[in-house]
Amino acid sequence: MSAAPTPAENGRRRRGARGAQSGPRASFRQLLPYLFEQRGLLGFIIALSLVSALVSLSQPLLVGQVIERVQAVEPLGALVGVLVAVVIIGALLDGYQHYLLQRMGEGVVLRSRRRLIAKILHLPISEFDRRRTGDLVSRVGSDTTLLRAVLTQGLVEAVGGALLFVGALVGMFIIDPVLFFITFGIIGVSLVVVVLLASRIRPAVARAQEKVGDLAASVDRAIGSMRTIRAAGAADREQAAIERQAEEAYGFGLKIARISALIVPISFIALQVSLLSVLGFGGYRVASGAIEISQLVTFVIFLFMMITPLGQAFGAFSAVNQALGALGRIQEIDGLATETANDAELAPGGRIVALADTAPHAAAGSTAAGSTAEGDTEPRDTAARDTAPSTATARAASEPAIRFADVHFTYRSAAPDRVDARELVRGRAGRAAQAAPADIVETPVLHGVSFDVPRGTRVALVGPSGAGKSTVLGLIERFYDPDSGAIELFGTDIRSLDRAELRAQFGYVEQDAPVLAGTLRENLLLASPDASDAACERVLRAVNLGSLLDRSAETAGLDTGLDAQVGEHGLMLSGGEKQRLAIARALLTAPPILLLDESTASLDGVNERLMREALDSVATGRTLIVIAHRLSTVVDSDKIIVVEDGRVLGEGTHAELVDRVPLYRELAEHQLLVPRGPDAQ
Ligand SMILES: Nc1ncnc2c1ncn2[C@@H]1O[C@H](COP(=O)(O)OP(=O)(O)OP(=O)(O)O)[C@@H](O)[C@H]1O
Repeated sequence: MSAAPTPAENGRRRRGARGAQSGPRASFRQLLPYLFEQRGLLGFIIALSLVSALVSLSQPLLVGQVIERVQAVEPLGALVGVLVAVVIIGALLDGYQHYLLQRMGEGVVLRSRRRLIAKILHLPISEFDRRRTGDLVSRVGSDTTLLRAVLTQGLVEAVGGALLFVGALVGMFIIDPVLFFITFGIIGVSLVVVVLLASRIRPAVARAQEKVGDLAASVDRAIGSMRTIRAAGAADREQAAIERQAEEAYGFGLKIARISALIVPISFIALQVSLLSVLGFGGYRVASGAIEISQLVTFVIFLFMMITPLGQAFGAFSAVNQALGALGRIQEIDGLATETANDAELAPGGRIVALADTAPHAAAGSTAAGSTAEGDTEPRDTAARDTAPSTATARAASEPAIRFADVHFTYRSAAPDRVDARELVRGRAGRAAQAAPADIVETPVLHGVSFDVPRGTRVALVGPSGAGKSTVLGLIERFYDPDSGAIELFGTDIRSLDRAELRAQFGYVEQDAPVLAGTLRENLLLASPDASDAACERVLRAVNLGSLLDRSAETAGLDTGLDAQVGEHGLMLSGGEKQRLAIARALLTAPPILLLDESTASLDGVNERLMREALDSVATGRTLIVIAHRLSTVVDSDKIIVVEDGRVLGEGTHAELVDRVPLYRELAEHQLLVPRGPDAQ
């Protein structure tokens, strides 16, 4: 074991200030892959909009010809029919293009949501320590929808619009260069103003979306702790804090609205002024004989035609700016590394080892698994069991199920999000998040932990709250990797194993035993979707939950048996029942090793007995590591490991530890398992 850290080392350390938070920004280039993902459809829409632009450009020319023939008192012939047909075809093309654009936009939203969800569900656990659920939810829900706008009112229309714009410009220039320069001068000035304004939208959108993320996180937090909040009489304070965040989002929304609102009148004024100028100067030019009346009419129609794509371009510019703000937030998550299946660089010799090659690891656990509660459910690693023993496996057979060798571990998490949550109730959420540097907080937790868990035994970890017991289980599951030292499974360093294969060896029951909203069956099938009803019922009875299956419709609600609902977060179950349901879920996979982080709560006398019986029934022939808060549930363990402040103080049986380890004796005395010593109060 290493030298003891100083008290300062033992506490949380801040490191690596990244400066004040600023919202993530994406560049235009990063938007292109989203467009090109549906390049076939994109190409078709662009081609369609080009055809539509050509059809539109032909309209003023046809109108000019109609006027000339009327002036010359010539028969119109089929010209009017052609003009009507062109107008109808143009309108139909526009409608179809609109539908395709919406479809493409929805496709982009779907793809980016899929990608985000896939990413979020595979992020390393440490990412969830520093991110808030609601914020992640809002990135999947609302940021992705902003991407759609960029396509529907944005980029693609702009391509067809550009042709229309250029075509109209050329037409106007050819008809009358003088009139053209007057018109274009006026429009050019307003164009510059609009571009300057629109560039201010992007940061405002990023901030607005951030605020919506904060808001979603706070609502999620409040709803998730509704009972505590009500019991604490804090509902009004939470409401006020959340309303403040809603108001901040509203503030940024208003800012965007103000900028967008300025763009509309500027465009309108540009149109009016240029139209009036064209009519004024154009009338003069017709009167002076410089141009014909039909040319002026054609010029005016081209002007209107040019204004439409110009309006689209303004819309596209602000839509693109909005989308880039949202895209920044999406890409922030997209850019995070996911948990890898394995880390060759971490494995000794850079080689990922198949567990089946190294150890008859399941021998102790899974052989017995068939004879225990799960009966007809087969362990996942049948192949491993069937492996013929080799020298390596013979050696591995003598290795313990789990070995910790001088393991040191530090949690590293980003500070501001946690600060944010605490500040929320004090009403300083926004300011705190802006002011606090995004430090990394380091919390050293394990300081040279070493112990063995022999296969087929029942081992308990005990110690005061915060000693690092749950962290030990988190490291075994490879939610985190140690700073130094090694953790071995059947003699193999777990870093050299495939993560999925490693985790398949364990049934893991968290301290807060999450129960998902839904039925008993849905909860059980989470890790073993193919398990039969008979297997589900067997594991439930093995953990003393037979009573849930036998409840009548009066107590269970409409559905009974495995179809009985458990309520949101298992609200319809007692704390002890939730914990045992989670154990049943873990058992269903027939894991050779069961990791059980016993709940600190819900262990009244009856539950404690039920839990002890459940443990006895599942322990047979399996390796069991139990974090125990009540010593009475683990006194008859093969081995008890006492942990304090991230160090192992001692290990042995209950009787040995009562004699040898003062902290253990103290815990046992407190829990009335041994008579209090003379100096005890
Ligand atoms: N994700 C995390 N990020 C940062 N620090 C953490 C994290 N999880 C736990 N800690 C800290 O690590 C220390 C050990 O926590 P751990 O949950 O392992 O203790 P424990 O012995 O299981 O406690 P308890 O008996 O109360 O469950 C505590 O100080 C805790 O605050």
